[in-house]
Amino acid sequence: MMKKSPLPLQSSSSRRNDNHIYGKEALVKLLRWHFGYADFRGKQLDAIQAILSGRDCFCLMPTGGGKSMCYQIPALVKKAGIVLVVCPLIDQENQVAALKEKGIAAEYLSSTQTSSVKNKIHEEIDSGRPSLRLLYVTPELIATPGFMSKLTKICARGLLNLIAIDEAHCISSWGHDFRPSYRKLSSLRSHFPSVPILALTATAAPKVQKDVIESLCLQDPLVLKSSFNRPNIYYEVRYKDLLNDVYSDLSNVLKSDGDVCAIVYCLERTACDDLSAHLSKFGISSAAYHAGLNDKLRSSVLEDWISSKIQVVVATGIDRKDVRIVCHFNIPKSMEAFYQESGRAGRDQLLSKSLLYYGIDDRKRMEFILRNAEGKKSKASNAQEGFSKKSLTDFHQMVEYCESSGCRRKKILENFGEQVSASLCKKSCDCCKHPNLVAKYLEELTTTSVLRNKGGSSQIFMSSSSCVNEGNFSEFWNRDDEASGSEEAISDSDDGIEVIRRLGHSKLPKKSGFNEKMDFLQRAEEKYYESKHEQSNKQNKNAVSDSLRESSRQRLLNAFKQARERLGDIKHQVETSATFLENECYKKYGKTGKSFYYSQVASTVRWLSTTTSVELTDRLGAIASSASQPETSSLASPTLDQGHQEHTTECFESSVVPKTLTCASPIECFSSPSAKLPAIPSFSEFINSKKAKDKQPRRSPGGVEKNSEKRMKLQ
Ligand SMILES: Nc1ncnc2c1ncn2[C@@H]1O[C@H](COP(=O)(O)OP(=O)(O)OP(=O)(O)O)[C@@H](O)[C@H]1O
Ligand SMILES: [Mg+2]
Repeated sequence: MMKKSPLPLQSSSSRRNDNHIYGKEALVKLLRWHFGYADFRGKQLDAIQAILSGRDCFCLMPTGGGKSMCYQIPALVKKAGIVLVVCPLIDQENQVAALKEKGIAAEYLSSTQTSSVKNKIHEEIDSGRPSLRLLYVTPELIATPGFMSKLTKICARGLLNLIAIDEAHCISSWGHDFRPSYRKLSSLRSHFPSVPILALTATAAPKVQKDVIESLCLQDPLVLKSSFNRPNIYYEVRYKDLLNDVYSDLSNVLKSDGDVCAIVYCLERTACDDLSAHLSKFGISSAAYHAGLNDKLRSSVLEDWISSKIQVVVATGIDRKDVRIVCHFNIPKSMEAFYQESGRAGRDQLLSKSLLYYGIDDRKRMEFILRNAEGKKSKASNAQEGFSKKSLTDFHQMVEYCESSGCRRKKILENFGEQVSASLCKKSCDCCKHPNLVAKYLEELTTTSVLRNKGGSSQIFMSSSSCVNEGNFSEFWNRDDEASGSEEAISDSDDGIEVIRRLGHSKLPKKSGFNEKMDFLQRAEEKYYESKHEQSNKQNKNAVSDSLRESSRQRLLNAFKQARERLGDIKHQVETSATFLENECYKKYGKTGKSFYYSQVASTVRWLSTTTSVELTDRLGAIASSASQPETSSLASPTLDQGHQEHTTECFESSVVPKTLTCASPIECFSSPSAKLPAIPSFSEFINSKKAKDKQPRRSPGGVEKNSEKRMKLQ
């Protein structure tokens, strides 16, 4: 590749605290010359100017936001000197190849290179005036005494312009990808006080940001943060347990979008190999790419993929800017990891898709791995315990992403501390685009899971999770969804008035006799209830069915059992408590529709997995008095906690309206003592019974007939 002639900016010094401000115009000129881009994106210019003025900088930009430009441009500004880039090996290979393509002198030093290549690079660095602009190294190399002394020499010659630490979250044990080798970078600030340090990450968790800045000892850094929204990515989750053949489903996705470039992430290397073989069977050109391959094979896979010889890579870490689909074949271990990996899609800003295949077994496997790690680490050191617990909490945020029916984009952004409205999504996630479908899948998934658990497995569908307390208990709630949910809530229209109103539109001959009028009224009433029935069928699509309530109660029951095993000393009875908790969920969101109800159940299950005995006793306090009662297996368990009483009152009230408007859960109506009251007949029932009685000889004047008339008036 031909070397592009340099276009350095005129600068007097490369020292820190140099107050020279590089103007936007000149920097844009450089950008256009070397990269062909019209202008800087987001906070790129701010970062570049801060660094060039000698200031430390912490730059938080979403995946694909253009972080590398923040150190690549400074490398091209100065006439001489090197920008040292510390980043994981996989990124080095990609970036160096891309820079060389553009004629920019960049190299990486790693154990994967032959010694002759390495020697050449060392010679270049040692030379009086290296033409090298960017040198990529791993954190492990920085830690070696030999390389440190080499860097010290370069710096002494005034040739170390900048130290950029990409993927800087790796330094934080709070991050999703902690690498102990990054810890060794802490000494860089004191070793090279005159060189600005730029830390870059796409990990937005505030704890991680703080940790990165402190661990790298950045001095008065300029902190730049951008929004994490990736508007060009459509987010979708598919449920493995509801698919007949997940491999063919994925193949169809990959085929239906044409021969687009895709990455499929798997949890393990063997899974990469296995999936790649499956995809090949379906006629999709794919290859596995992971650290388990030998260097030669890895390089050739990367080359084939970059040159579009193969469509799909099944990977544990890889990059290209026109990736259209990023698929997670297994649930990732945290939202941060998911965000970063899914963010590999659409780095060219064009429409792309993130598709996650969520499976109950995958979730259990990951939980097992994390719990095991937790066990081992807490044995080894108490200090690690918090860290390990955090991994489980992080993972459960990911579970929530998959199992909740609220906007996925909102969930991602909220996870990173950004409060946004779901309208931001503009229907670019499956939950916003097909809310009813997702709710249906989730319901099916719950049922599937309960059936599986009944089939012998001791585990439950959703256990686990983050600290959910009463205050933020409905973490799935969002006002936009609330509004849409309420549309489907049961209306309280006055049926009597509605029948009469409709009658007004019908024609009844003026000179009709009593019997004709009665027949007419009866037909009108039947017609009215027919249409009411159709209407309520429509509404019921989102209604919480009894079977959903029962399967939810089963889930809560399983979760409660696990909590009891975990905590040991719980006195509350399992059945009673599960019924109580289910009733609580139903009371809160039963009428809003199944999506919210479902989310609330999920949230309660997670709460059970982390709650303490005290919290549990507090919450179940309302049924403490009934703890001594024998357990009943029915959903209609007569544990009349306050919530339940409220319900039965509602049911009683609704029992005076016609049958089609009975309460959503008839079981509850019948569990109410007040349900023993005799049912009041509808108008038709009254007329029919009247007709039947007319045929019968009268027993007493005014007896039954009079009573019926009275009831009719009550209606
Ligand atoms: N100012 C710009 N205008 C247009 N495209 C740009 C600009 N800056 C960077 N890009 C392009 O955006 C893409 C993503 O850039 P880059 O790889 O630096 O992102 P990143 O923030 O490092 O993402 P990641 O977190 O995935 O590493 C690249 O193809 C890059 O060339
Ligand atoms: Mg990057």
